[in-house]
Amino acid sequence: MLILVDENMPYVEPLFADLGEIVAVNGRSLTPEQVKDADILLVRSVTRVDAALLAQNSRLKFVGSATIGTDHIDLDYLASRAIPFANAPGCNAIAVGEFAFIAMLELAQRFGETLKHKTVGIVGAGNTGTAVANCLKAYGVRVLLCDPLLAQSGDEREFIGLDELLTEADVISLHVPIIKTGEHKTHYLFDEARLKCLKPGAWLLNCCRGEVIDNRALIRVKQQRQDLKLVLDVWEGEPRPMAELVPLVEFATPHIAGYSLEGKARGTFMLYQRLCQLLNLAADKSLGKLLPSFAVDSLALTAMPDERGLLQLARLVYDLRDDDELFRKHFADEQGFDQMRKNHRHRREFSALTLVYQGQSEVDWLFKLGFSGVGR
Ligand SMILES: NC(=O)C1=CN([C@@H]2O[C@H](COP(=O)(O)OP(=O)(O)OC[C@H]3O[C@@H](n4cnc5c(N)ncnc54)[C@H](O)[C@@H]3O)[C@@H](O)[C@H]2O)C=CC1
Ligand SMILES: O=C(O)C(=O)[C@H](O)COP(=O)(O)O
Repeated sequence: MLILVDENMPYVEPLFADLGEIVAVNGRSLTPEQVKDADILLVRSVTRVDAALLAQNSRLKFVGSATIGTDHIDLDYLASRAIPFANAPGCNAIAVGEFAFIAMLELAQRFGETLKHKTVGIVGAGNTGTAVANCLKAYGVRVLLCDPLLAQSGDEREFIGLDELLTEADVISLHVPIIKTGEHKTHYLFDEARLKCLKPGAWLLNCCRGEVIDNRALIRVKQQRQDLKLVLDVWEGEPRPMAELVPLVEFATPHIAGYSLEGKARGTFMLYQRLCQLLNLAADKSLGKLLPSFAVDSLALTAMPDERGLLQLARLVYDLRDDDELFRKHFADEQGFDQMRKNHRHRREFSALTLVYQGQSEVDWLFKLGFSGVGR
């Protein structure tokens, strides 16, 4: 069995080697010719899987995408050919949640403000939006949620409309899938009119899909409004972000909000589980055994961290400034965006860091945030 897999998918060998021959390929430039003889195709978000790509293949038994988003997959086409498909919902939600939370802590530090005193509006309260909300609530930040679809579906959390959120929120974090048409369209959800409605001094973070914000309008609005602070992990027109936009952004990264080692491993593992199920095989490998231990064995807390201390703890796990610096150096290089993603040094999630503490209750919030803990 030939298993064609994106070269940027970790842990493929230990999980899939028993199932067939693995061939790693560049997902961005994959051709129909390369796919022709594949039995299994495992992709990431950069591969458009559609009739054009699969035209020469008549033996494909499974397509898997180790991602949350499915906008790169022609699901109707796969269904029309009865090719089973799986993605990995939620695999990197914690990574995105922690990324957005850390970015907010960084902005607060950079501008001498306090995150804890802000109101954060989350647009899209699914897996990733909820993960950000969980971090913020653990830290005691007021959170507002906007998700008309979940509101209609009976989700018991409190939701507000987007216009109200724009009036109330000091910080807005975007977590919707890209939807191009219909009542809940998210393509250019943040167009020029909406961007102009952001509160004075607002922070806007985009960790979902670049085209949720009209990037040209963002350039125009930001040029008029120095007060706005931007964090962009995703860009209209990836892998070529608009060069004029980058200097206007406080923290700029190459679509790596979901790139924790745990998140990427979960993505590959979920596809392994689904394929085993399809092939009627026992999924006998374990995810826990794949992950290395964290560079810091454990850290003893001697005092309750304030916001600055919390940022220091977070930076021990992931220093966002490093990726921002790399991005500014390399985003305009030929292949720069993709090379940064390919060579990304996968960060760990908060849970990789064990905090040693005395006195349970005062530091409970750190464990709710995701850090691991042991008593002393
Ligand atoms: N930057 C990165 O590395 C990553 C980006 N993503 C992107 O983030 C997106 C969201 O991921 P998840 O939270 O896991 O998906 P999800 O499907 O769990 O949640 C998305 C939520 O958005 C809501 N929604 C849809 N249209 C909306 C609208 N017009 N207004 C408000 N809410 C709306 C849905 O009801 C849903 O609850 C993915 O589709 C993917 O495109 C996901 C993972 C990593
Ligand atoms: O899961 C998603 O959806 C994402 O956006 C991924 O984190 C993107 O990563 P790649 O699949 O492009 O490596």
